[in-house]
Amino acid sequence: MSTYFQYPTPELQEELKKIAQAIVAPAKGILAADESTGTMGKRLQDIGVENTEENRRRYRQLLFSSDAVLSENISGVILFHETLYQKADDGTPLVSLLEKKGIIPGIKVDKGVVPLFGSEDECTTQGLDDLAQRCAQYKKDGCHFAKWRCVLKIGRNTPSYQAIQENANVLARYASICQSQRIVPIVEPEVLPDGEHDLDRAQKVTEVVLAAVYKALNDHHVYLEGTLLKPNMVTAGQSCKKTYTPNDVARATVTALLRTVPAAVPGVTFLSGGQSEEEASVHLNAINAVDLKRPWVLTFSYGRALQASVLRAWGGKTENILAGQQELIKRAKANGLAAVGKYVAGSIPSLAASKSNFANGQASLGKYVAGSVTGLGADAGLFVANHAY
Ligand SMILES: O=P(O)(O)OC[C@H]1O[C@](O)(COP(=O)(O)O)[C@@H](O)[C@@H]1O
Repeated sequence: MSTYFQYPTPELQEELKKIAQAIVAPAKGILAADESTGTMGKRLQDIGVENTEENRRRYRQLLFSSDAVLSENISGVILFHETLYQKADDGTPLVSLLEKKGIIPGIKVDKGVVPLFGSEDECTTQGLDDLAQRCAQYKKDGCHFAKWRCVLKIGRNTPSYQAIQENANVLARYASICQSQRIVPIVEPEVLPDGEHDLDRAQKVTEVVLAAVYKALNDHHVYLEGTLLKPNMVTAGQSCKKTYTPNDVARATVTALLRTVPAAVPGVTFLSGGQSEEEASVHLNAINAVDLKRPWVLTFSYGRALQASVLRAWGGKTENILAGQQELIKRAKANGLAAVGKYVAGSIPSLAASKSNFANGQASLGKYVAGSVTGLGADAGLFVANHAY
C-alpha cells in the first residue's frame, strides 16, 4: 500500500480554513434554505401555498431580505440550485441580498437519495458524476461552501455495514472534489430519529457512523481544517418510551463527537432533524453548557427549526412578509445565544416554537408524497412527550 499523497497548496488550505472558520464564528450558524422542490412543496402545503417556482422565489426573497441584524447570528445560507439563479422583485439576484449583509452563500450539491438494492430499505446519495464542474461553476457564481446529505436509519439490522461504508465513502469523495474546487464541504451523515430506540442506541450508531466517515475522509486525504460536520444530535428515537433531559442529550452528543471527530475539524453545525424550534435551541444550548471537552465550535445549520414560525407567520401573504422576517430574526437570535451557551429556555417566544417538525422517515428521505401521511399532530405529541425538560 502506497502512502503517497499531496496536501492542498498552502494558499488553498488557507482559503478553505478561512471560509470554514467564518461560518462558525462565535454566536453564528447556518440557515439551511436548501429544501429540494419536493420538500419545499411539503412546507408550502402546510401553509396552504401552491408549490410553484414563483412562490418558492417569493419565500426565499422574504428570508434573504430580512433586516441586516440577521447577520449577527447567521453566517451562511445553504441554497438550492434554483434559488442561486433567481432574482428579487427589483431584479437583484437573491444571492446578492445575502452577500450585501456579509452572509456567505453555500449550495446543496447532492442529487438526493436512492435505494441500496437488496438492503433493508437503506439508501445512498447520488450526484458525484459532474460534481467538479458544478462546483467550479458554483464558486464562480458566489458559493463558498457546499452541503451533501447522506441518510442512515436505525432498525434491528440497520444501519448495515454496506450502508455505513458506502455513505462514508461517498461523503469523502464529495468532500475531496469540493476542496479541489475551493469549496468548503459540509459533511452531513444524518442518522434519522425515526424509531423506538433509546438514547444509548442512538449514541452507539452515531459513533459507528462518524468513525467510518472520518476514516474515509482520512483515506481520501481530505483537509479536515477546511471542512465542517453537519450531524444529527444524539436523541432517542421519536417513538421511544423513555424520557431524557436536554443534559442527557448534550452528554450523549458531545461524548459521541469526542470519540470520533478529530479536533482538527473547526466546527460542527447540527441539523435540527424534526425537533421543534424551542427543542433545537434548548438542546444546542445544553450541548454548549455540558461539562465535557469541546475542541470544536458547536453550532447550528437548521432548516425546519429556523423556518417553522416564519412560514406560519407569512402564510403566503405579502402583508405578512415583515412578520415572517421577524420570526426568522428571533430564532436566529435564540440559536446564536445557544451556540455560546447563553440561551434561556422560553426567553424568545416565537409563533411555532413548540410545534414538532417531525414527519416521518419518508419525509426525511425526500420521498414524501403530498397528502400521503396524515396525523402529523399525533407524531408531534409523541415527540414532545418523549423529551422532558
Ligand atoms: O430532503 P431535502 O429536500 O434534501 O432536505 C433535507 C433538509 O435537511 C437538512 O439537511 C437539515 O434540515 P433540518 O434542520 O430541517 O433537519 C436541510 O439542509 C435540508 O433542507
